[in-house]
Amino acid sequence: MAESNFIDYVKILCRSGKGGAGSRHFYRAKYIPKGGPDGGDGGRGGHIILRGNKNMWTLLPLKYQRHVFAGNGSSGTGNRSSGKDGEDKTIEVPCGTVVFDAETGEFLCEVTNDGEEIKLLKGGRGGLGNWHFKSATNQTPRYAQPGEPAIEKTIIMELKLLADVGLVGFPNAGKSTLLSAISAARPKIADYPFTTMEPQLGIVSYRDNRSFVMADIPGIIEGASEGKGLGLRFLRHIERNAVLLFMVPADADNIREQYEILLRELEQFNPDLVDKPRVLAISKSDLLDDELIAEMERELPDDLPHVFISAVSGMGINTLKDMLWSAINDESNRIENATITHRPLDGHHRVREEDEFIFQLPEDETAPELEDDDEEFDWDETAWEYGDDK
Ligand SMILES: Nc1nc2c(ncn2[C@@H]2O[C@H](COP(=O)(O)OP(=O)(O)OP(=O)(O)O)[C@@H](O)[C@H]2O)c(=O)[nH]1
Ligand SMILES: [Mg+2]
Repeated sequence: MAESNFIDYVKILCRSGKGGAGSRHFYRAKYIPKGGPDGGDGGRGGHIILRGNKNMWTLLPLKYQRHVFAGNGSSGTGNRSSGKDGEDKTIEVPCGTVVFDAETGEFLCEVTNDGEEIKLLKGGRGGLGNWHFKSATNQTPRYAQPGEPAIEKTIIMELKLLADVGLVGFPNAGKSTLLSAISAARPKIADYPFTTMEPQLGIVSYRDNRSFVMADIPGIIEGASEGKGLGLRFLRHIERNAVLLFMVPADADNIREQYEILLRELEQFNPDLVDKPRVLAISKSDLLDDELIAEMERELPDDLPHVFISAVSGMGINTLKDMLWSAINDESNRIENATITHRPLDGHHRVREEDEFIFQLPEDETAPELEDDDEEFDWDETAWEYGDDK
């Protein structure tokens, strides 16, 4: 199978830097053999930061990134010199990236806007040098704090496409054919189900140099909410779409029934999806004559805007674009109002076996172990009152 350039799912091991140790140094100079404690503080460990980047469209650049480690803070030294902070590591991600804890499935954060920065893992604080611990009863503290440990977490990042229109239909309905007819996208088209294995985006140009983005997602079948077919894993891409374009082919036995099955599957995945504006396109209408169209028209629900189209003959395509454009721009359907629900591990966020395979480390590439200082230490928060907790 040709490798897809649409990467909507990556798994990365992240580790912040540990804090540098505080120094237990005593001032020494000629004629001052017993100077006071002057050990400086350790530097802070580097953070792992996520930053939204509107020029990124997929998680592809992160596909081969197995791990991201921030730098450790350096130890403090004499003369109250603080150690250097560890280097922060920033991971650039496309807007609409959702981050989960790979082990627990817990939702961690979502990067929505360009330039938005989220501190995913905080670097360990540097330990305080011994001069902080000088007191009336202890003039020569031989004690300094170690740095705070690093934090390690394996994360899963998923991308929610920010398309205006999401295509919903059974396999073979003609979704990809439509996208390739009205945009520059060239998804694979074939006369068998599940041709589309990965979501595809296309920019559809509209009148007066306007445009909107349409997402073609793999076909949905009855029982998808129970994991049949490709399941509903891809439906998360349409959670944000302003408008859902349902597609049922003209040669279906019962168009209305097929439409209702699709709707039910969507509702089971996320009830909010049913509140989105919908348009129904009856595809492959070049197979029908006018008489048949009039007959079928009578059987369709009145409350649902629908149009008979053919990606092959061009029939109904302009009407469809008009309908989509007005639904997208209907003030009451603004994307800001769209609710995004984060469901924890309940099926479609669970790592699939196939994905696990893709993201396994190659044999010769193993991540270095997280060092363990084995240092028993009571992390007394008050001790940092002097410290610089950035
Ligand atoms: N006659 C006719 N055939 C069409 C039309 N649109 C698509 N087809 C045919 O229907 C078949 C399926 O088309 P696709 O675009 O691959 O369907 P899909 O909905 O993307 O299918 P999956 O990716 O499997 O979900 C192909 O053989 C197309 O040539 C149309 O407007 N008229
Ligand atoms: Mg397809």
